[in-house]
Amino acid sequence: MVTAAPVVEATGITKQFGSTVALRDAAIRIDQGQTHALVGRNGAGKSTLVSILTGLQPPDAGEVRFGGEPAPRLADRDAWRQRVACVYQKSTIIPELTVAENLFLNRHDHGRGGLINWKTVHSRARELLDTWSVDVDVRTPARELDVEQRQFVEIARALSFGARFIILDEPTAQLDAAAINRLFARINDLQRQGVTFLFISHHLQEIYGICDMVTVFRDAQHILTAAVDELPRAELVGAMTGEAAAEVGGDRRGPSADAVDVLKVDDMSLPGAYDDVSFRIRAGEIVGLAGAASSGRIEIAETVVGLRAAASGTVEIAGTRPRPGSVPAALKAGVGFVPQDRHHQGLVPEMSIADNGTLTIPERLGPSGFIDGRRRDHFATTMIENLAIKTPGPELPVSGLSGGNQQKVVMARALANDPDLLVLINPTAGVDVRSKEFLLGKVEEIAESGTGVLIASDELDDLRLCDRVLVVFQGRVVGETARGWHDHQLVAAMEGVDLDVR
Ligand SMILES: Nc1ncnc2c1ncn2[C@@H]1O[C@H](COP(=O)(O)OP(=O)(O)OP(=O)(O)O)[C@@H](O)[C@H]1O
Repeated sequence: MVTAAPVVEATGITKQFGSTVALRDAAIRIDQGQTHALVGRNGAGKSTLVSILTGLQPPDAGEVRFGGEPAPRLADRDAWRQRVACVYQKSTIIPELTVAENLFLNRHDHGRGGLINWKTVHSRARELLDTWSVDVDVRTPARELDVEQRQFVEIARALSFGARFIILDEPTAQLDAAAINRLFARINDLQRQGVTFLFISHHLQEIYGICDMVTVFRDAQHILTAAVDELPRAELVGAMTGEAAAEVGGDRRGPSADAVDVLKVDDMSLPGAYDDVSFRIRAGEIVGLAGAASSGRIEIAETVVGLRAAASGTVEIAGTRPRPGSVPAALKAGVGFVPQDRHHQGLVPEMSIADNGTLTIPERLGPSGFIDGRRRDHFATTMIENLAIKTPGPELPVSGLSGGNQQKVVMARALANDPDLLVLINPTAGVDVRSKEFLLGKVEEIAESGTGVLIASDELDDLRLCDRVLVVFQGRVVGETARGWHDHQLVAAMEGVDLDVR
C-alpha cells in the first residue's frame, strides 16, 4: 500500500522565548483530508506551533515538511500561502477595504498603463466566493462583515492561494450556536473536497463533534495523537492536565434570605440594543444573562459597568447610582468587571502582569499618587498564585502570556478591589477546560463571600453555576430559569424558541 506523505509534518520542534520554553522537541503529523484537533491547556504551546507551521517565525530546532517536501524559506511568503493559512480569532483582513480588495490585495492584474481593472477584480472575487459558496457581496466594506462572514472570506482567500491546509484558531469563540453549526457544515463540505484542517479549540464537545484525530500538547511537549472516537473524554482531559479528571459539581448555598440588593436595574432601554430591562441581584447571588451574540445581553452588562449609557432607566450599585456611561464611577460604586474584548478593553499588552493586575487599585498600593513597587509586586504574586497564572514572574509584559493566561489577569484585576458586584462578559472565552473550572470555582468562592455576580455569556458551562438565568432575546428579557435547567431548554430559549422557561 502506498501512503501519501502527510499534508504537514513537524518534528523535533523547539522554541524558546527568553527563559520560557514554549515548545520542547514537539511534533505533529496531519494527514490528507483530516480534521485534526490540537488541544492543550493555556500556555501549552499551541499558538507557538501555529506560528511555526505558518512560517511566521522559525523554530530554534526541528523541521517542518509539507507533502513530504521541506518548508519554504521564511521570506518566501507566496510559497507559504500556497501551502497553509490560519484563520485567527482576530481578523487579518483590512476593515477599510472592500471584500474584493481584501481578496486580491497585492495580486491585482494590472492592465495597460498599470491600471487596476476593477471590473475584473470584482468578477474574479465574485467567482471565487461562488466557488466556495460564500454568500457575501464583494463590494461590502470588510468592516461591515460579521465574524462568521469574515471567517468564510478568510477561508476562501486561503483556498484561492492554493492552500488546501487551513488552521482554525478557536474559530467558534465569537459565534453563536446557529453560526457554529453553519461553520461546521462548511468544514465538513470542504473536508469532502479534500481540504485538511487543524482545529484549535477548548471546547471538547466541538472536538468530538467534527474532528477525526486529536493531538494533545502539554507543557511544551507532544503528549499523544489519537483517533477521536477511540479516546474517551476523561482520558483526553487527563492527557491535557496530566492528572485524572476531577468531578465537577457540589451544590452552592446561594444567597442568604436577608441578602441586600447589590444591583438594581430598572426600566433600562437603549434603542437598537435592549428594551425595558429590569432585574435585581442580591449579595451572594450569581445571575446569568443568557442569549445569542446579538441578543443585547452584552450591551446590558456593559451598561451596568459604565462602558455604555442607557437612553432611559436606572442602574443602582450597592445603594448608589453611578454616573451613567462612566467606568470609573461604576468601579467606585463597587463594580469589578471582565470585559468582552480583552484585547481592546481589558489589558495594556506592553505593561507587566503586575501593573495590569493592579491598574484599578492604585490607592491600595501607596499614599495618593505613589505606587510602592514592592507592595504592587507582592499583590501581583499573590494574584498569580491565586489564579494559577502560568508565568516566570509578575514583571513579564502580558503580551508574553498565552491567551487563556491573559484572561486570568483580567479576572484577577476584576477581583482586586473586592467588588460588591462582579460583572463577567464571556469570562471563559479562550480558557482551557481545567482553568475554566478553576475560574468558575473562584466566581463561586467570591459569591460565597457576599459579592453579587452577573455573568453575560452564551456558554452553558458559565451559566450552570448561576442561581438564576435571565434569557435575553432581541433586546428583551423573555424568560427566567432557576438552577437545574436542561441544556436543550436553555439553548432553545436563547434561540428564541419558547420552551416555557419562566
Ligand atoms: N512572544 C513571546 N514572548 C514570551 N513568551 C512567549 C511569547 N509567545 C509565547 N510565549 C510563552 O510560550 C508559552 C506557550 O504559549 P502559547 O501562546 O503557544 O500557548 P497556547 O497553548 O497557545 O495557549 P492558549 O490556549 O492560552 O492560547 C507560554 O508560556 C507563553 O507565555
